[in-house]
Amino acid sequence: QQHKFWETQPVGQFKDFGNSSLPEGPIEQPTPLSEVKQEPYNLPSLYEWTTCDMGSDEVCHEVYVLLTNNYVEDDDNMFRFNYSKEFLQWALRSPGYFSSWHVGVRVKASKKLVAFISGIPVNMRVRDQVVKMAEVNFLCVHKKLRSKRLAPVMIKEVTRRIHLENIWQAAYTAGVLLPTPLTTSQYWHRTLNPKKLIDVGFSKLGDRMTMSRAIKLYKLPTSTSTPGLRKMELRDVPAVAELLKNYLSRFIVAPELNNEEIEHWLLPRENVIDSYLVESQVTHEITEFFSFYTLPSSILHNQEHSTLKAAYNFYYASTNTPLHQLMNDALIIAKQKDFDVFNALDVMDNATFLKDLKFGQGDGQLYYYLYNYRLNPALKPSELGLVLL
Ligand SMILES: COc1cccc(CC(=N)NC(=O)c2cccnc2OC2CCNCC2)c1
Repeated sequence: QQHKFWETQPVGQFKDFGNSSLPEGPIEQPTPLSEVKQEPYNLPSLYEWTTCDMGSDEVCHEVYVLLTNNYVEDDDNMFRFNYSKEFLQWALRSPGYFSSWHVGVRVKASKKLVAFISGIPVNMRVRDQVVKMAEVNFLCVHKKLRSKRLAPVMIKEVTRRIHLENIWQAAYTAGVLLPTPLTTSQYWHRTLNPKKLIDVGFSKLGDRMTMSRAIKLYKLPTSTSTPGLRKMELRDVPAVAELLKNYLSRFIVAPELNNEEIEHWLLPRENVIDSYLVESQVTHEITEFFSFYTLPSSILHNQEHSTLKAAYNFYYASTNTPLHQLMNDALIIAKQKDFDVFNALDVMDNATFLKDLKFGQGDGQLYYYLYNYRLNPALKPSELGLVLL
């Protein structure tokens, strides 16, 4: 009964675990476009499909409200992701996006938006193959419609619309184990505001740790340490694109981002994405950069605080400065910007600095998945160069 849906999908199946005789690559071949189902899947009669135009402030607000009230919570149901409208427009309207991949479900009678799922196109390198994929994200069903088996039909419908654009693979993450992870990453948190994190129950004081000791332990310098560190600007796009391309080439799976995509994903946007780089003061060449995105969480049961201001490590590359020094500057900047916590997964080269920089391991895993692409064996997180929003 478990994974009833996923056993019908072209994904690595648990029964095939360890079967290294299965060929690496697409599990199913593409279907001729004329044979792709032309009409949407059936929904229960009270509901109808809608395409969400994220360029419309009104529709974007409806998606924002649905996610704010019904999207992912932590395991103890104390926090819920609270993506902002500006963040959702940034996340969903990336270069080459398809509005048809922004799929919603409305109640026919009231037109209320009660479910959502999205995809954006990405060129993903898997070993030496570059594969056009969709990154699927923001699957959300209203709390009142859970266990009506809506999620499988949402996934089938966005898959159908992705197939219509002649794309046959996808990448996605989940906090739950499904058939079959590309990699299993651990999440880590670096405390920036110990008092607030303890007050809201995000962190606990260890038995030998007083509040004043915690404040001292996590204290950071008020200014950064790397000479030549500055905010990224439009003129830096080609250099950052080259830096990231070279850095990501060391991972087995990583996106290939052209200049237009680098501009979209890394140019700073207030309360959405922050990017900094190091320009050598002698040669003026750009030798490293880092970035983090802004994803607040609603605090569900606390009188004093309603929002947790969290920064999430995004893409980076270093050639000259030690990574722990670069990332310590990222922490200092996040603290200057009044973030309460800095989150990271143990993907890319993050494991080399997490402990040094006083990150604590979170109590959960984030599983990465590929749709219709087999990779034997699963990757170590340090072999993955992919960060999803
Ligand atoms: C603190 O507020 C939370 C609100 C909801 C869920 C979680 C736990 C959690 N599931 N965290 C992560 O998935 C996570 C932890 C560290 C870094 N990135 C992460 O997820 C990113 C990437 C996947 N999509 C969500 C954001 C925490």
